[in-house]
Amino acid sequence: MDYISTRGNAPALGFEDVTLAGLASDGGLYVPRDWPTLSRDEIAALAGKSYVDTAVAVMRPFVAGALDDAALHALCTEAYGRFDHAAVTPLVQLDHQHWLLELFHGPTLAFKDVALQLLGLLFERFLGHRDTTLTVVGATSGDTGSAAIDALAGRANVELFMLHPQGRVSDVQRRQMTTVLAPNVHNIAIEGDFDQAQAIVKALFADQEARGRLNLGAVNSINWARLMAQVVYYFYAAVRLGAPEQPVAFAVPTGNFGDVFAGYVAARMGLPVAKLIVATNVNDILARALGSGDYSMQGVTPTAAPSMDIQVSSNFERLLFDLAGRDGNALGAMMTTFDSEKKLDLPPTMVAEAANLFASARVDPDTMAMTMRWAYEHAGQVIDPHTAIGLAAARSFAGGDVPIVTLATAHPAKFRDAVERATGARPTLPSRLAGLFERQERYDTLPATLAAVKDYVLERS
Ligand SMILES: Cc1ncc(COP(=O)(O)O)c(C=O)c1O
Ligand SMILES: N[C@@H](CCOP(=O)(O)O)C(=O)O
Repeated sequence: MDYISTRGNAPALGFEDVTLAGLASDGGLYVPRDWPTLSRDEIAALAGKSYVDTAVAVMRPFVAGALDDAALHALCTEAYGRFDHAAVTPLVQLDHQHWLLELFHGPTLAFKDVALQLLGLLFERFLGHRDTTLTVVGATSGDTGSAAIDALAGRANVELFMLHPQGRVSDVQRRQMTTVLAPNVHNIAIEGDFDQAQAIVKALFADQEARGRLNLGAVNSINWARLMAQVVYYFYAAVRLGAPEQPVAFAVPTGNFGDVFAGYVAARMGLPVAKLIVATNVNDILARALGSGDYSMQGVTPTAAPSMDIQVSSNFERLLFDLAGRDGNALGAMMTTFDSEKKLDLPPTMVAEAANLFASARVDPDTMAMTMRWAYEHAGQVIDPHTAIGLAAARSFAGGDVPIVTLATAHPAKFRDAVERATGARPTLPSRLAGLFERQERYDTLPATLAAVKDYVLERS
């Protein structure tokens, strides 16, 4: 399997190189040259398989040429052995039509662990062949940061710089990052929002001096390996609900469009996905883009679901690439326009094609809170604000006979204040986070400029 850039002007890479490369040199994102498929029989054969065996079957085509089955199995066994549920990503039934797919049983209590636990091991394996240090620079709106830090803290040959928007993540999220004092972990609070932090990371990848002096790597979902690992749980859940005979819909709390893009990949691979419901909070650029083609930035509003306070969704570019007929030059021109004008009008043909698989919903704060209450009172489930946005969207699409799975992307204890305000129940911190509020914090604060971050990273690498 080799990987090509969405902007058509970077070298094609194999899986090992694409994992270490992060962003493509032309500013694009790497995608597989072709979408591999699993036949109906191969999907049916996943019934009853463990999470690890499912992961090997689903990821095998993507890692071909870099890892054999035994190596992939060993890595997945180690990565998912750190989850505290034997099913790794268990399904919980809410009513006759709705399920939650709990993705928060990993070390840092959010879905990011599913991919980042594996990515940490892939980095270790691939860097073991090379005499180099990988300088990983990432941006987080709250959850990628702690998951990446957990996966990479103390690892040889990796320095990790993680940018979070100052004051815009929950106290638990911030402390999960800043109380890790490993010497290779550098936390930076950016005086700006997540979009600015993510733009700085991308600008650093485009900076010739930085590229010349550093071997840059990525832990955000710009890294293909992140998305690949997230494809697995769509198969795992759908097969348990009757796929391939029974199509299944998924509602996905969405920010950077990575998680829902993994669902798109599952559909391209042959999983019968009835609908992918893109659920946003009031930062609703994706709901507008998919609903009417209005892909225009309107500034980021802080909400009680801070990890979704995003307007420039990296992975939307991967979908646009397919919708543009995989024409890298055409897509590159579209992204240049978006970067300069902060808006794009998507052609009606693209909107119509996307609508074959995607639906979208914008969920306001009252509906989010009401949905947290509904889950608590009617199904006995305490859910976090992000999951509530997904579930609210799922409930707005209910009807018909297709099971709808909402991705439960974070443990409610990460957002205790918002959950308590909505439900009256204050989630207790799981034992994994015991003592979090007594630990020493360490981080630096920087202005939201490429120059400040670049100097900081170069000085410490
Ligand atoms: C808890 C939670 N839910 C949902 C999302 C949105 O996921 P994505 O950025 O993959 O769209 C995030 C951030 O990525 C998150 O941390
Ligand atoms: N919501 C994310 C933002 C970064 O997304 P990623 O999937 O591209 O890493 C977060 O919690 O940091």
